[in-house]
Amino acid sequence: MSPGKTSSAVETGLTHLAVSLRGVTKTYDNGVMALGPLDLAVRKGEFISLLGPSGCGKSTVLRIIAELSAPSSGIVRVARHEGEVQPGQVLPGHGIGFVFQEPTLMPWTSVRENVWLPLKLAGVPKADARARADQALVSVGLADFADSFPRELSGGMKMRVSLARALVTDPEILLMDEPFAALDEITRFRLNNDLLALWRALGKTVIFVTHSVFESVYLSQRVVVMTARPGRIQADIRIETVEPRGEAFRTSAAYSDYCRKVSAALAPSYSGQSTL
Ligand SMILES: Nc1ncnc2c1ncn2[C@@H]1O[C@H](COP(=O)(O)OP(=O)(O)OP(=O)(O)O)[C@@H](O)[C@H]1O
Repeated sequence: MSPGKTSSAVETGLTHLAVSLRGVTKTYDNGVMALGPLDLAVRKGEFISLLGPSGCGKSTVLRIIAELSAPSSGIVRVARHEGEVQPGQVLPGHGIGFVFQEPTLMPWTSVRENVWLPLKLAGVPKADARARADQALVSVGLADFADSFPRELSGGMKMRVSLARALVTDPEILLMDEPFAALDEITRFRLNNDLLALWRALGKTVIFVTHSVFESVYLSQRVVVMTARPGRIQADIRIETVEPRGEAFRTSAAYSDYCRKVSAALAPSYSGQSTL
């Protein structure tokens, strides 16, 4: 396969991996070298966090995986469902769900309609789509708010809607770009726990971008620390603890040790700034 191209699991023979990036670089049209070369392999069902200083290319990595942006060089492999998808057919494992920092909901329509949108765009019949949208809302704890409008929801609830919308197509891979950064700490902690519960229940591969050492250690099986721009991998730290994680982990000595370790790995990427 030629460098800079993405391909399906069929061509690449990905088996245990959901995502493989090899020697990936990205230089934007304005000459900004955002990435690389960067190598990253993510196993199916794994939860990893990408952590690094502002502008180091974390969002660029997600956009390349989602095929929203092409790499300048290198090889990108993403496990997808093989074969052609027919209109109305949303295949399990085919797609990628993307959750951004802003919930970006349509203000003029209901929560249900917002979650429904990706299925509508895929041409899924109305009855099926409605049932799936409602199921996605159940999974994020918003069953009672299907008929509400976004303006009636708190920031945390809007983020739950955004998460439901990303999950409604049952994607194999969930890409999350600082989804909880704008939320207060208590809401953020609650959403962290709910996200972990969903991840355990649904078995998705999650690639989570955050600026928070604490959040990355709490959520992830692996914290991947990036250098300053152009982003490369500075450290890849496995977080091993008793599962399922909960508040006991957040207050444990092991958690503090991991936070210190990740923070130390991140320090060279910052010039004199605090990393916690
Ligand atoms: N479309 C674009 N055109 C030109 N430059 C871009 C574009 N998108 C991103 N960049 C630049 O590429 C670099 C990496 O951007 P990116 O958004 O991937 O970083 P990031 O690590 O996600 O940043 P942050 O943590 O602040 O969100 C930055 O210097 C940014 O200004």
